Amino acid sequence: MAALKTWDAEPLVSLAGAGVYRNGRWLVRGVDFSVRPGEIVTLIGPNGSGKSTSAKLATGILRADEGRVDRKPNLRIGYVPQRLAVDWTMPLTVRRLMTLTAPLGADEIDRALDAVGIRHLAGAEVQHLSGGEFQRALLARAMARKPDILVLDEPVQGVDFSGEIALYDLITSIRNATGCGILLISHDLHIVMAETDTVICLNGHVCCRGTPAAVSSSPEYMRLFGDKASRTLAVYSHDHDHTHLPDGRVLHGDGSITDHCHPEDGHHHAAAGRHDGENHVHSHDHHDHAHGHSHDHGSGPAALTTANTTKEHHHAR
Ligand SMILES: Nc1ncnc2c1ncn2[C@@H]1O[C@H](COP(=O)(O)OP(=O)(O)OP(=O)(O)O)[C@@H](O)[C@H]1O
Repeated sequence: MAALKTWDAEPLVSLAGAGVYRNGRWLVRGVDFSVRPGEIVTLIGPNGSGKSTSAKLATGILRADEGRVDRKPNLRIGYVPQRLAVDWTMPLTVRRLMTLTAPLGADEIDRALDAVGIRHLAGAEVQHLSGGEFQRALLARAMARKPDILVLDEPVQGVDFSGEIALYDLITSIRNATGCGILLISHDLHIVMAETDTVICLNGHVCCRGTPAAVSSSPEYMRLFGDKASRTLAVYSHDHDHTHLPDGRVLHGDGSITDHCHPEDGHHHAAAGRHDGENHVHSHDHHDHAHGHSHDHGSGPAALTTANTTKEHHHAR
């Protein structure tokens, strides 16, 4: 895959020493990070550590009480929040959900739903969608704005493990096809996409940062999560170059969509990580053309290469 990171490009957004003060306390303080075009940055940290607050600083939903937040002029942001203020007792179709935040033409809606593989669900009621379909609808809505940066606050919530992998594949494909920057928040520390360029571990301040492999083996990360550390951060990696969309079509790594797999397509998924001390490998065929996908949880962070992490000196909360 061609390198998409444009390290020399100007950041789309950058936070420098940013802090938010509410009700007599600092929710976050001294937060530094930036997202460049094509870069995937993942925020992790315990509950209440300031991940959503930091993402809201980046998008401009919250203003910094100290420090700086700089955004590229006319930056277009696609935001998928952690929670939606939707009245779930009212019928709401996917098509209507798409237009709740911005006016979109019928063609734009179809194209956006098509790109995430749920065009066939345009008339379906949102209440009836599976967790993965719902997240795809939210992604489509955010992508319809043709954003420079996509901010995803826990994009895999309500999604099972194989759905999670499919969503991560889709996010990677979106990045590859559009070159947008991605700021991803992972609330459960369950899995960090291997495609993540930089993991920022928060605990009211930036605890440590680096590649997924580096953070998972850093002393600061271990200290923050204690003996759970080696069981919580699983780095998902794979050499799978295409994704099966819910409607049966195939989304390729270059962003193109076809009705069937190409003969030369790879067909292997692997997730490396440790979950609750278990070591197991399981495979499943869930396609009618007998694709074996295996998810390997066998190698924990200790098996990952150690790279440089940066320890952060910080303000106490
Ligand atoms: N508007 C607000 N006013 C006061 N406190 C707030 C506000 N928003 C968030 N907080 C508090 O700030 C802290 C950080 O919240 P935030 O939602 O950023 O955490 P998080 O890391 O995303 O947590 P989680 O993983 O539980 O979603 C929490 O203690 C939260 O209660």
